[in-house]
Amino acid sequence: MSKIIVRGGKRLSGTVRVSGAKNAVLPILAATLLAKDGESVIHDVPYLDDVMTIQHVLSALGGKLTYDNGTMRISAAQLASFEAPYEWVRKMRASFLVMGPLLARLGRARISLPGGCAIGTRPIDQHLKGFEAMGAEIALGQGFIEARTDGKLRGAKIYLDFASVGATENIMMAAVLAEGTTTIENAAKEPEIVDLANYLNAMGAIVRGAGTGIIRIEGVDSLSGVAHTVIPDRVEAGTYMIAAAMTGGDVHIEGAIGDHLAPVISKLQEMGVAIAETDTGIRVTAAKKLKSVDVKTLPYPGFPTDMQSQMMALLMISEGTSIVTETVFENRFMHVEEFHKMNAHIKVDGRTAIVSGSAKLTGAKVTATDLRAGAALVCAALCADGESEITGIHHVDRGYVDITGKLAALGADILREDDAEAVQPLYVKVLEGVAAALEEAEPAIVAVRPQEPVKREKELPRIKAQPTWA
Ligand SMILES: CC(=O)N[C@H]1[C@@H](OP(=O)(O)OP(=O)(O)OC[C@H]2O[C@@H](n3ccc(=O)[nH]c3=O)[C@H](O)[C@@H]2O)O[C@H](CO)[C@@H](O)[C@@H]1O
Ligand SMILES: C=C(OP(=O)(O)O)C(=O)O
Repeated sequence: MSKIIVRGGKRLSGTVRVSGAKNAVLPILAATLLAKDGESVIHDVPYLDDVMTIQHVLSALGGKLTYDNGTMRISAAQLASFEAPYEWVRKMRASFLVMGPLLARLGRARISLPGGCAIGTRPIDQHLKGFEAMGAEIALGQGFIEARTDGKLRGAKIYLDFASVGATENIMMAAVLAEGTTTIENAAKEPEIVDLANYLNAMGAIVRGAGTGIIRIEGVDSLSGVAHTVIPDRVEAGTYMIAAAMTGGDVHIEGAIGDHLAPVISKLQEMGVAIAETDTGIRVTAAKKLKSVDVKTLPYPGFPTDMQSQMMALLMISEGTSIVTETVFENRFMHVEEFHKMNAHIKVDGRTAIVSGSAKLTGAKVTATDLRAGAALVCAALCADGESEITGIHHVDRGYVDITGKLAALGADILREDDAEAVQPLYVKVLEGVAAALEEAEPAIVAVRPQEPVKREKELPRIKAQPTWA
């Protein structure tokens, strides 16, 4: 079983570079299916398990892909199938994001039902409501959802009951090739929605209002592949901000965008963490004693649910009592049980957790129950007394590029142990990819694990006089 081993107590300092955003790259890669001609060249594609999964989905649909040193090239001129295979969709919910592009391109899509994952039931009714409003017929059966249209989708006015990120993205991607205008009301406003809209517009789409609650899309006849660089991962950046704060550290997070992190920055500042914008990122400097604050997760620009567990880790060691309210997912407190093993004091009542601060954390054997829970356990272990062993790190691999290498470069006493079972399939996958590429003499999936430059600077960059978000 793979695990991360942390010996707590080391103060973090230096520079860490943020990778491309998982939640931006997944819809963008799905959107490459919309290009009838030309090659899509996507830069800053993070080497993550979720990216490998979507790569397999695109390939099964007929996309030709290569991935080298953070750049993925995709040609989707000839789509071979409208069915996203169960074996990949079951691994990752975001695979469902190919439904919009397939409907738009082929008028038909068949995708296995993305299972509810541990953080909540996560229905897809809002995606389907949007497709139906655009004239698609939806059928469910044998674990699959099938959507089809005779001819083109038609533009429609769609009101989302909840500002769902995935539904906004899927409907946007379906609407770009529809006949007429689509309006999405109560649309999600996340930075990843804006990144997707920018990519679609560069392909030739007409998407207006992304980043606000109303998005208007004028359908066009066809779209072409273009080059695009994915935005930096705000959740990864936020996680390193918390890690720095937990160790009383001084860390420059290169590539982090202050605007995207405004709610996290504001809460950390309330707690007493010094945060400043630099020319290339955000610098976080933390004193030993921090004050507790209350946190409520909300859709953007509210406090992100994807940062709730990491924030809770910091609140456990801050002075005072905090109330953490999770409003986005109904079951996103599973990390609490694991935190208890590290001597934290937290009471959960429904969607609220009461965190008693000033805990003296102790190292323990704990399990990551989901992606961000895993990152939060790593953060807690960094300041715990003694050694922690974190298992279940396949969750962490979905969303963090080389978390152990990046934290070690900042001075953490951390290492990863992969057992033969976990490592071997990776080599086998790469070798199979190379063999397939040679055999077909066409680009197949060739994954090369890129080395992210992990910088350790003696001198931290100078701080600008005024943070831009002030
Ligand atoms: C790949 C990706 O970008 N994942 C992010 C995306 O997930 P995802 O797109 O799945 O999240 P949504 O915004 O859709 O979900 C938010 C809430 O809406 C509910 N809902 C959603 C769709 C629907 O049709 N019906 C419905 O009831 C969900 O159950 C959940 O309670 O946004 C979440 C909320 O910021 C983040 O935590 C995830 O990291
Ligand atoms: C919940 C997350 O991702 P996903 O929607 O892919 O499960 C996350 O990134 O924290």
